[in-house]
Amino acid sequence: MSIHLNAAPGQIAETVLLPGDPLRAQHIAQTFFENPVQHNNVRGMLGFTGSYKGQRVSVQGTGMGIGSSMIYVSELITDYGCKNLIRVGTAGSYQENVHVRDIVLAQAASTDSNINRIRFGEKTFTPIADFGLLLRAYQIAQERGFTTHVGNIMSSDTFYHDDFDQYKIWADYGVLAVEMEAAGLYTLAAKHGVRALTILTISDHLVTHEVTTSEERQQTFDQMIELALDAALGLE
Ligand SMILES: O=P(O)(O)O[C@H]1O[C@H](CO)[C@@H](O)[C@H]1O
Ligand SMILES: O=c1cc[nH]c(=O)[nH]1
Repeated sequence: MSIHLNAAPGQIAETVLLPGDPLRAQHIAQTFFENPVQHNNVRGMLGFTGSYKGQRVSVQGTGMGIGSSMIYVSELITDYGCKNLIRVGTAGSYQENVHVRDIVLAQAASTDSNINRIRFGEKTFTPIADFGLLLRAYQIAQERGFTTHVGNIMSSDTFYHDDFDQYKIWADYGVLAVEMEAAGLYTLAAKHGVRALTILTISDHLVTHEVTTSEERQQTFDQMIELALDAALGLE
């Protein structure tokens, strides 16, 4: 047990998928896991452990934002020994050529959060993905014909900005899309020497204002989950 997870010691697998939404965690477990068992219900932040193609795997909701997600990621690593952490989430596109339903593999995560100012002061730490996991996910996505973009993303502390157009400074520097957790995940993974990757499905578009329907989000989201699960197969 940890402060925010009531799983028994050893009940969570070394590989954990991390959606923001706890109900998506339930959907993932019910759809993809064999013999799923709920390992957490504290605060309704559902988590499940089962197996996928013979390998033990868990899924844990993290809530929205760096603050909430870092609580779960910290406890998964330090209290449960988790070693392969794969965020699976939605994102808003910053670039015309990154379309809704496309997949983004977050090679690095820029942020407007203070998390690394607290750690590093005025120096700049760059939160990056595990290269091995990134490469596996990219190769599988290519084999499956998914439209996939690899690059820098933005982990924002704010969903509703006073100035909508503030995103353009990031877009001008090639940042692909915005979400709200990856920079915290990558920072903790670096600190503890574990693997982390963020895989995103574009759910809406800041340039064209296109949005996906809930049915489309479900279908493309499921493709991303299978990609994440297959990328983690065989990892120690
Ligand atoms: O779909 P999830 O994983 O929740 O991710 C995105 O969606 C939420 C905002 O709507 C934020 O958590 C953002 O990162
Ligand atoms: O954080 C997020 C997630 C999806 N879409 C956005 O615009 N922002």
